[in-house]
Amino acid sequence: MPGQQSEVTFRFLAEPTDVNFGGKVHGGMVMKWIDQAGYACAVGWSGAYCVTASVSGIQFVKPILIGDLVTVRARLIHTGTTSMHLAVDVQASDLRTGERRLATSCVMVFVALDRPDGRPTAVPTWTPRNEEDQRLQEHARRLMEMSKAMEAQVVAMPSEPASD
Ligand SMILES: CC(=O)SCCNC(=O)CCNC(=O)[C@H](O)C(C)(C)COP(=O)(O)OP(=O)(O)OC[C@H]1O[C@@H](n2cnc3c(N)ncnc32)[C@H](O)[C@@H]1OP(=O)(O)O
Repeated sequence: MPGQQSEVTFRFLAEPTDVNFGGKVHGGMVMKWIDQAGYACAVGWSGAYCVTASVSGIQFVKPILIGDLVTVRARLIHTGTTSMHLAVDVQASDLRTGERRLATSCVMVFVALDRPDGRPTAVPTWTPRNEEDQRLQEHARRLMEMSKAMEAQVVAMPSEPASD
């Protein structure tokens, strides 16, 4: 039901097909998992089809190895009118030792649409439930300001068409 579930967690094993030539899970695969968990969280909250609008501050802190138990958690930290800001983190656990480490984290913005090729549509408002939520919401607001400044810089960056 929209406006009820503000958090989604995926858990699975890192498989041999996920790794790069050095034997570690490649960044593109981790980004795919992040996008999927974020999408599930945003759709669950809004009850609408959602698109990824931005991914900020992605950090690959520690590698993920084949056989690690991967936990991807996406949680809502701010809602605008049609946008949902999510903190996403990826933890990897060595099942043999129980050692658990933060592998990747980022903040994503999803926008709800009234239909897959439609226009942005309003989402239920999320309200912080405790002090940690309030801190995360502040963080999301600050990131939003920084992203706007960065977006202007990226748009202003000179670029030449790629050569064939
Ligand atoms: C499921 C998938 O992975 S989809 C694949 C990847 N994603 C896409 O293809 C999305 C491509 N982008 C788009 O379609 C459009 O830019 C949209 C739908 C994200 C926004 O459309 P716009 O016409 O700019 O809408 P509008 O200006 O009304 O803004 C709507 C909301 O998006 C937010 N928004 C727009 N661009 C961005 C951005 N780059 N970063 C963060 N938020 C953004 C706005 O702040 C606004 O939020 P609010 O309603 O809470 O205030």
